Amino acid sequence: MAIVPVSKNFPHIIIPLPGNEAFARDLASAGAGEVGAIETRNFPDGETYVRLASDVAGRAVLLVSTLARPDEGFLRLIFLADAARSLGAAEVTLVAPYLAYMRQDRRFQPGEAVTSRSFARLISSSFDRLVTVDPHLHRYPALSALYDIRTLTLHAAPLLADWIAASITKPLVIGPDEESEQWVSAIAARIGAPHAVLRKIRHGDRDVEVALPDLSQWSDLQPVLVDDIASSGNTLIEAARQLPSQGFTRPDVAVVHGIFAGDSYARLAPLCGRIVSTNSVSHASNAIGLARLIADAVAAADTPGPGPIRHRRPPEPIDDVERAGIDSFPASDPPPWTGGVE
Ligand SMILES: O=P(O)(O)OC[C@H]1O[C@H](OP(=O)(O)OP(=O)(O)O)[C@H](O)[C@@H]1O
Repeated sequence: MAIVPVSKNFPHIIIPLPGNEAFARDLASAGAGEVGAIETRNFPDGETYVRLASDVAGRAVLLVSTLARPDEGFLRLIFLADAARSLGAAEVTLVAPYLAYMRQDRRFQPGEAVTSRSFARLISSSFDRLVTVDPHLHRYPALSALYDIRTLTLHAAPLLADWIAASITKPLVIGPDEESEQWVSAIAARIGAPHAVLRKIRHGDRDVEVALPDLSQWSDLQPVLVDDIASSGNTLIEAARQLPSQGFTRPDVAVVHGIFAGDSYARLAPLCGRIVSTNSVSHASNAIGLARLIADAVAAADTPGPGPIRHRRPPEPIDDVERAGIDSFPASDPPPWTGGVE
């Protein structure tokens, strides 16, 4: 089967992993580049076959793959990144609107794997750059503490704030735990609303306890729970269960990453008004698009400098790919994306 030639006039070629086609089209519509294609299937023994069906030689590639349920497609992702590099891509960027493995960021029990570090090491070995939105940075100050490639960390709080301002007349912005203070305070300031933060104690993967401070002064306002991730949903469920005890109506919910594992959405919905999420993870609650945010940030960060595109490390010489004109990216040379928009 022929490789499809692509125009050299677009800045990037955007290649979606399976399930990310709509997001890739949105990125293209937002001006990030043009969409390319892959072919992938499983061999009878379960191993993964991948083929880049677009010509990536000399191109800056954006591989688009949200990383909810990351274990299912991880090898495919790595194989594609390595294939793009070996086929002469000038640069390979992972666009992961949701970044996985950010929560096991330390050894909570003796013997546990610190998967945040391991995952970062694996991604860093195959990609030149990483673009993501609101990674769950709890005990790390920035992605650069984990990833040794260039990273661009974007924030959805302004988009959530704009949705709240457009949809709720008198909102009270509520975060379910101290960690959410950063988002709820930014959102509340942007829309001129009050905010409050609850107290959460996590007992296990699915076992959380949420306590309310005295919020009765705001009981005439419409509560809107804001969080970065809804996974088991139990944080939001516990928060939503508590609010009526202080005279509140059912809360609305706005989350960045709506994973909503298992039956969590069905358990949460009866306790809430509207539930919205960004499209970092494809879900029925998606109401806030991230493609424009990502496309604009990539364009801004890609301000071209003189000379050829520089790699963090030289691509490996595989096959018959010509590599003339591509130089290496010395570790001492500050890369243009360092720190990004952390
Ligand atoms: O839907 P759930 O399964 O309740 O998970 C979502 C919650 O978990 C995360 O915080 P977490 O309690 O894990 O805090 P930490 O990892 O930053 O300690 C996240 O910020 C949400 O509040």
